[in-house]
Amino acid sequence: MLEAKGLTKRYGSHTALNNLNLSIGAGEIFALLGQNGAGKTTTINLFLGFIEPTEGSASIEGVSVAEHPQEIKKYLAYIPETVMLYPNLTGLENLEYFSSLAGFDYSADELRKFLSTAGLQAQAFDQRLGGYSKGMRQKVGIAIAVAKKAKVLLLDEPTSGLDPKASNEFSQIIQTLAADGTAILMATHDIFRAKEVATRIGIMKEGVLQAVIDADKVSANELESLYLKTV
Ligand SMILES: Nc1ncnc2c1ncn2[C@@H]1O[C@H](COP(=O)(O)OP(=O)(O)OP(=O)(O)O)[C@@H](O)[C@H]1O
Repeated sequence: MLEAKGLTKRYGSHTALNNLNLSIGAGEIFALLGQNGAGKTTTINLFLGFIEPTEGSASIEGVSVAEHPQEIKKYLAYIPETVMLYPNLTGLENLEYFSSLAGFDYSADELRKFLSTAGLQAQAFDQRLGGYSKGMRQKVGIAIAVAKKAKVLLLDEPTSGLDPKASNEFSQIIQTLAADGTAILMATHDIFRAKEVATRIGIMKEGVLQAVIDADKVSANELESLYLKTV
């Protein structure tokens, strides 16, 4: 579970995020929409502990991110727009390395199973990551999240630059993770995917969460007009 209470970030006189109150429970996928500069990445960075709040708090599984930055890493997996992994290691070796950093010692068979669960084709497991497409790198990122048994998954623009098939596969995989009890926060510009994959959708403008919508209560067209009216 992720929770923001009065979460605010200012840079000098500029307020990047203003009094965010939000709770995302196990099994929920919350998609955050908003124009460039709306405050989506700031929100994610506050949950990651990359930046400190000016006011308010971010917590993960009830643990304050600012007070216990190391402890929250146990619960958390993060997939940025460009997944940062080691290009000279294979997909399997990357997964082995990152899961061992998180304190897990899996057999090769178990590691292969995580990669399959994340949708990576078996023939890629032993190829160097440097030759992977963005979609394939993301699948390794997802396998790492699964191997870490992350309770919370943070995604920043996960479908940008993915082809429609990869984007569709990605949606299915994160829905499976949510069904297994992961709480997911995803910043995106992709209204269609947000409608398809999320349980709730937030629209942010100038650092303020302006609207929160249950995804099953709107069509993609209604969501788009609401978005355009709001931003
Ligand atoms: N280190 C910083 N110093 C000053 N201002 C910053 C800093 N980081 C972000 N901002 C400002 O905070 C605001 C919110 O930025 P943020 O990156 O959260 O937006 P975003 O919604 O993620 O946009 P995008 O869709 O372009 O990724 C912007 O006006 C940005 O210029």
